[in-house]
Amino acid sequence: MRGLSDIRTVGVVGAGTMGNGIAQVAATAGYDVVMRDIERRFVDNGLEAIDSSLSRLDAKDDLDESPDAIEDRITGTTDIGDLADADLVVEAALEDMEVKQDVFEDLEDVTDDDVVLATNTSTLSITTIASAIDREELVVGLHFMNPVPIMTGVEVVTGEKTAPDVTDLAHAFAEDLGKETWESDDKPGFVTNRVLMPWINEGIRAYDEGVASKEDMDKGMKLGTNVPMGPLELADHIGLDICLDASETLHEELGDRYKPAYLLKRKVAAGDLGKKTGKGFYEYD
Ligand SMILES: NC(=O)c1ccc[n+]([C@@H]2O[C@H](COP(=O)([O-])OP(=O)(O)OC[C@H]3O[C@@H](n4cnc5c(N)ncnc54)[C@H](O)[C@@H]3O)[C@@H](O)[C@H]2O)c1
Repeated sequence: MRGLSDIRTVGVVGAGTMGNGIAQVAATAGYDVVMRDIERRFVDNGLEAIDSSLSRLDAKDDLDESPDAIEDRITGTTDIGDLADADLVVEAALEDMEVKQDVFEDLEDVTDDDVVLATNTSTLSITTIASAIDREELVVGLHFMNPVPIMTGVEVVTGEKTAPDVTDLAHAFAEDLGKETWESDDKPGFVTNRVLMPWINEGIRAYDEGVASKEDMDKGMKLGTNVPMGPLELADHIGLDICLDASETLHEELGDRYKPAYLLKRKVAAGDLGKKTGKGFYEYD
């Protein structure tokens, strides 16, 4: 297996909210990054998001290098074959088992046999993702939090077959990106989403049932429980489709107490996915 000191190039699959954030923090830490998405426009959106995030950090004097120097280490591509030189890959494509298993099959083909393949899945089983390939012991969950450049925590998730030194590498790599880690067994939702998703869904249901306006739902939870965002604004921030996918997985695995809120399903059906589409529970520029 390739250890931390062997890692020069990090592959990132998916250039969306999480993928571009992971690419940014890896490049900021000095790694060369190849970020792959399925269409050029998604790659370009990801590169633009990195550019504006780095400019904001630079304006606050939070970078050791210029944004240009960091961005020079990032290559965007639509060709999975460009991940051939990756020493570690983090997958951050859609929260869909079939998509992830297809991606892992491709990654097994294009990368060297000793390369660790990590997934940023929020709720899907690491063990089931890994079962699609032969390199099961080199698959691990590396669950970054959103927004990746700002949030300091990363959840390391161990699958049934994950080798102990792969788990150790996942912790060490995240720490090298300036993050703090904790570990979860491969159980639905891990530590964070198992507790967060029912909280978000209950906030949506309470709003839908007229308990309070959306502003007061969020204000009540922020001021009343000392969290930085209320459930509706946090759901917009995460992406309502991502919340629904996560809730459906938890519902399927853990039963009715995890049932997704009706209004969450309706908003996703309407294409109002939160911040990333400009509209969710709130509107964004
Ligand atoms: N949004 C969050 O707050 C959050 C937090 C932690 C983990 N996650 C997880 O991270 C993953 C990505 O979530 P996101 O919010 O970035 O989603 P997103 O919708 O913003 O981005 C997903 C990207 O993956 C791309 N994609 C789809 N199939 C692909 C493939 N075969 N190869 C390469 N790219 C592909 C899509 O085109 C899209 O650009 C999901 O598994 C999600 O559960 C999300």
